[in-house]
Parts: sequence; structure tokens; C-alpha cells
Amino acid sequence: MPIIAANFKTNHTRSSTAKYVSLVNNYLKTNSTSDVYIFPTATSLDYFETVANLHIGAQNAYATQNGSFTGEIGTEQLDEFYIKTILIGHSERRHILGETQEMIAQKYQYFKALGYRIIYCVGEPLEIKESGLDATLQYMQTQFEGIDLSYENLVVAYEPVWAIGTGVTATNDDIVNVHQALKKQCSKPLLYGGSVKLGNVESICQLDGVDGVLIGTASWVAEDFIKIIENTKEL
Ligand SMILES: O=C[C@H](O)COP(=O)(O)O
Repeated sequence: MPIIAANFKTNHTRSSTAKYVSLVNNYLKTNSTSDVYIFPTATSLDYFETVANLHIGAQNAYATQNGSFTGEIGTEQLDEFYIKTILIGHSERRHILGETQEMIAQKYQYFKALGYRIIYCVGEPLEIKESGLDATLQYMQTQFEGIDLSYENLVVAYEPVWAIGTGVTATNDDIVNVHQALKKQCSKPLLYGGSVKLGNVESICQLDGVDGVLIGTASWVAEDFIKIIENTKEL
């Protein structure tokens, strides 16, 4: 059974998130699946009473308990809602918000020391992809600098930047080539992300080396996300 994760990015409100979580939770009460993750906006985090395999995570947090870091949240704010899962290294934080590998590695070390489940994202931009598989794999090595790939609570997500939010999914060959290479390096669950939707999720989840998916756009309507879980739960 694949791991299925929904990244809301900057979408949904506090009230629509609560409805969404409740719908997904109700579905999971009567259906047996692998782990399901929902990453709401920071303002929509809350304590949700959920089944054991539904995890609410933070899209981001600062490597601190609390303090003077305007605009950030730390573990004190996450602890209030018993949140112990975090996305680190997402391409939008790397390429739009300007997080460097050094900042990302520091964040990783901080949350690792606290035992958080970390979904750690890597992936190459288009110009690197156009240079071939070796260049792509080499690029991703730089995204593993300072990252302990043996951390027990780690899930890795391969998300090619050119496939995120573009409607252009990587080909099956692209996915398998990268996943097989990453699997040689790291034995942790490995998700694929990048324009995953209802129409392609089943085939992607069955590819060699794919343990699940991290979905943005196609996860934002609860009913669609539930269909995705439903259609993949027997795989
Ligand atoms: O975190 C999710 C990824 O960025 C994928 O986003 P997307 O499904 O909209 O392409």
C-alpha cells in the first residue's frame, strides 16, 4: 500500500482544512490504507483527532522552540497540536523562498534530534534534467549534503522542479531511473511528486522504487484526494 501525502501549499483556510481533514479521517475509519499525510498551511494547524495512520504535518517551521524570528513558527507552536511531522527541502522553499542547503541541513538536524517524521524533498530544475540522468543524480547529491539518510524517521520525496504544478508529469522511465538510483543510496520510503493526479497515480505508485506520492494541486479537493487513496489502497 503506497504512502499518500497532500501538500496544501498556500491553499485552504482554517475552516476548509477542518472539513477536509474530517472527510479524509471518516474515509480512513472504514478503509485500511498505508500512511496518509496532510500538510495544511501554518494558520490551519490544529489538534485533529484522527485515526492512527492519518498524520497532520507542518509544511515548514524554524529550527527553534520559540524566540524572536518574525513570521516563523517553532516547535512550541507545533507541540500545541502534537504535530511531529514536517516537510523539509521542498523545491518552493529552495527556489522561491531562497533556502540554501546549509539552512535546510540545519533544519533537518534540528528536527531529527527531536524525533520528527521528516519528509525530505529533492529534485532537479529543468536545465539540469536536460543535461541527462548523471547530471540529475549529481545535482541531487548536493541536496543530500548535511542530511543523514539513515535517520529512522525519514521519508524521501523526489520532486523534479519542472514537474511541480506544471501538469507535466515525469515519464515512467524518468521516475524509475531516479528512484532506482536513490534506492541504492537510501533504504527509506521514497515518494514521487510532480503533477500526480487521479489519472496517473495508480501507474506511478506501481513503478519500481516508488513507495508513494506527494501531491499538491490534485490533492486540494478532499473528494479527489479520497478517490486517490481509494484507487491506490490495494496496490
Ligand atoms: O508537494 C507537492 C509537489 O510540489 C507537487 O505539486 P503538484 O502536485 O501540484 O505538481
